[in-house]
Amino acid sequence: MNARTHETEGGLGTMDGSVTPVQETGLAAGPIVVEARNLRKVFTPQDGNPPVVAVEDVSFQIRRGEFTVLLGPSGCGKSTTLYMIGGFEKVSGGELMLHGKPVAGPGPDRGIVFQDFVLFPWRTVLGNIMFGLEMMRRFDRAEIRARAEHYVQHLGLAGFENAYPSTLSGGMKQRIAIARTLATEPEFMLMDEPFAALDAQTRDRLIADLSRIAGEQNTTFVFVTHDVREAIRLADRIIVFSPRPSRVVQSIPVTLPRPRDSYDPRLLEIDRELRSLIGRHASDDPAF
Ligand SMILES: Nc1ncnc2c1ncn2[C@@H]1O[C@H](COP(=O)(O)OP(=O)(O)OP(=O)(O)O)[C@@H](O)[C@H]1O
Repeated sequence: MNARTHETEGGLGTMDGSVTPVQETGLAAGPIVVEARNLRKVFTPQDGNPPVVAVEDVSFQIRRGEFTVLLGPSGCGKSTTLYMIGGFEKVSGGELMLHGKPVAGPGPDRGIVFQDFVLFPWRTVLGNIMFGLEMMRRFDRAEIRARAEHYVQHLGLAGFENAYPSTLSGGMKQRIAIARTLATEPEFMLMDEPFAALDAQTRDRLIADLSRIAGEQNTTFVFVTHDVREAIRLADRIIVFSPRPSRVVQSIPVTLPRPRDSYDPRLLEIDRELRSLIGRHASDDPAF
């Protein structure tokens, strides 16, 4: 057991659950910008089927500029939690605060990227990235183009500006979707399993690029995944959800320097500890 620390709901502790006075180090100590307290979400189907408790009792904090990963097995309510932060789903119980105020609905401060890249097939790569900026109605044509071109470079899309999405791979399409959202420079980037549908190599490259980008931006990232290795490569903090009924098992800082190599022994050690922690909150999901 190493001396790395994490926060539990009740305070700091080691991964075996014992309490330690050791303080966290190496994390961006920004103010708390999102706070969930006993958050709950119940879906009530219109067809008379019984209600679904998607989120049971979830509490966590997210700090400005941190890359936070919501990690948990399939169906534990990670996406629902992300959508509540985005203001796309209403909260059924508890509290969800953004800058100390209850989330009231969606806003331009929160950009979202889904697993299925929703691109406009009739627009080029540059046209797709310009779209979000056009919707903002804040910039003139020249500025929109300049900003979009910057994010073309930033996401490794140079040379493909005039290509149409249908001619590109899944990885390239997801790069466009990320560039389009980042170009509007939201305070929060909400990402719902954006790499889940990609092959291993493409995913690996996108994780590396996103990790680099996150290090360069002042954006607060909230990223949903059920992939332990992906979580460790990206996160400043991992919020581990239990299987349903969902709770936060632990909130764990990851202080490894970036870029992070999947085969770094320190990363493998965290991977081993995380899987052991998750194992204690048994799940039947083989991917988890
Ligand atoms: N609109 C909805 N109506 C009814 N039930 C829903 C709705 N959205 C989600 N659920 C249910 O809520 C639970 C949590 O779903 P959610 O998608 O948030 O989980 P998740 O942890 O993101 O899992 P996954 O990785 O499989 O998407 C699941 O049982 C799901 O079927």
